[in-house]
Amino acid sequence: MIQFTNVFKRYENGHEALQNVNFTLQEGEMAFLTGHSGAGKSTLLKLIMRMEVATRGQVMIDGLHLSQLGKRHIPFLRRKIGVVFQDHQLLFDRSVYDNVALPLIIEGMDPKDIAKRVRAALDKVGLLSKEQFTPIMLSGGEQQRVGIARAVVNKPPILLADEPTGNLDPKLSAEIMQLFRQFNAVGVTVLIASHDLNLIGRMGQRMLALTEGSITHDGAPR
Ligand SMILES: Nc1ncnc2c1ncn2[C@@H]1O[C@H](COP(=O)(O)OP(=O)(O)OP(=O)(O)O)[C@@H](O)[C@H]1O
Repeated sequence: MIQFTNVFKRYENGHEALQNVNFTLQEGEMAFLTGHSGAGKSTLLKLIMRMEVATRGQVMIDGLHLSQLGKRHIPFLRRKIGVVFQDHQLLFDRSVYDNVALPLIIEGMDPKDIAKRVRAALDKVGLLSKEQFTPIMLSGGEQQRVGIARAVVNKPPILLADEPTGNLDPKLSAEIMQLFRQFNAVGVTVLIASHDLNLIGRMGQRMLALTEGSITHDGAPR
């Protein structure tokens, strides 16, 4: 589903953020991506979303060679990928419902289908009763759940998260991780960047570790 082959990424200022990265994440697999600050975690996620392009090597996502992907095909790739950010990037002047509906409105989906999809997504994250709240009325953990509902509302086969629990305490972090596990259990391929090694250890999933842009561990958590 996600395949990196000899991938290098050098930014325009000459900084080599990724060096010879090789790994494959099979369809339906779940893994964590860890490493020190500046190790290249966000860069790797950006290559998957085609927000950045590899300088050398090949990134393949669900059969698409990203280096050969024309600009007009990028939206097609992005629809396959749900993304959760640390700061969840919600619109604070809109309801929970509107925030989750946004990707479907952008896609031009029929409003009747939108309502069904939004409620199904909110139900999965346990927030159905709060659809008319604005994010400001929610706790940090609940806000992150809205971010997750928005990421999965169009049923992408891939879910990426960049430090999704960075602002949460250990108990809430564990709950959010259980949600990712539930999506993975129904077949979604999940890759989560995090530097919380305790949490990763408790999850017991495959761990990829980056050190200065190179993969230095791929396997059970250390
Ligand atoms: N657009 C850019 N131009 C130049 N250098 C960049 C750019 N984006 C990132 N970098 C550099 O590339 C390296 C990897 O950055 P990246 O954001 O991928 O690391 P990270 O592992 O996600 O770090 P953190 O945990 O702090 O978010 C860093 O040294 C960073 O300064």
